[in-house]
Amino acid sequence: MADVAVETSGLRKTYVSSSGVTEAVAGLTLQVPKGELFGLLGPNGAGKSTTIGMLTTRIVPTDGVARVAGADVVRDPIAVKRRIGVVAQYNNLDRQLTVLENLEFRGRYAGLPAKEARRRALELLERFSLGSRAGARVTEMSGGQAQRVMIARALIHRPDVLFLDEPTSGLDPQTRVNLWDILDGIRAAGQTVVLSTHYMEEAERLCDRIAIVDHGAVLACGPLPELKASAALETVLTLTYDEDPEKIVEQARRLGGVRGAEVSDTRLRVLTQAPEGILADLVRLSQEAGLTLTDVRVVRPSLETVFLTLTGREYRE
Ligand SMILES: Nc1ncnc2c1ncn2[C@@H]1O[C@H](COP(=O)(O)OP(=O)(O)OP(=O)(O)O)[C@@H](O)[C@H]1O
Repeated sequence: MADVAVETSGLRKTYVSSSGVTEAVAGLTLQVPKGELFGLLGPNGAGKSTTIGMLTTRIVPTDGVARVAGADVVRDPIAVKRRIGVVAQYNNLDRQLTVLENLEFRGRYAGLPAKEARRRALELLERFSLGSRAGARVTEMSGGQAQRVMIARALIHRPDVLFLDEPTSGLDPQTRVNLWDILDGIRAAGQTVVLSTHYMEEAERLCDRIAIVDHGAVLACGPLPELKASAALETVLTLTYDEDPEKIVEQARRLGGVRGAEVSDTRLRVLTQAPEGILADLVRLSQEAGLTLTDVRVVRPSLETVFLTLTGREYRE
């Protein structure tokens, strides 16, 4: 399948330790066509890093198959490594080297002739607005700059697939937005990209398709508009009280236009397609029951409501 950049079938990783058995990835099946920016979205511990680890040959799967750029990650890891670029979750630049040297060395390691490695390194630094920092030590870089250097380094040998594990984790909001622009540019140039993220907003902003993962399994996969359409397009109203609102949950469920209502602790969560009218009804019900509202949250149909509908749990970044 020449047009498929990444495909997995029943991919699994089980860790066994003294504290028990963890199914970090529990039978993952997905396909990423060439040229796509594909996102693995899930909360901490969902199995994203383990998945990226297996696709980049750092972690050996317990079971299942994965092919990246046409090569099998278990049978032919060397071919896979040659065809991919990887941006790790943490800064793993060589601190002994300058920015330019970090790129050049990686280029040479990937088999580029010295002149070509330098030309390509300078071109990438220019492209990522780091031209003036070529001679700087990596220890002098800010978090955002270091991330850009790591991306440039991962692209030096023109990989078929670029992997990024939580690329904007820990960056301030402005730096995150700058990095999104860079990733947009990389995608526009036709590069296949697979990234993991626990930021809904990031997946929503960047990805052609998203796999929502939790407990090592894909809950849903597709373009965001499709995911939104497949989960009912409900708005989620969350009303918080100073006590348990159990006494009004049945009445809330019976309101016309309410698709579901449930209580957790002091919160009442209501799914509806007619949020404005229902909110007024809920406020009235609360007053009649003598309940004091302390907070009201309205989440319109989004990736967040898709997650809520699929898992029944609120998404915690
Ligand atoms: N080497 C290991 N040994 C035992 N358990 C592990 C190991 N690596 C990961 N796990 C467990 O596997 C599960 C998935 O972890 P993973 O790091 O893949 O999740 P993640 O979605 O990338 O989360 P994070 O954003 O926190 O990195 C977690 O429960 C984690 O504790």
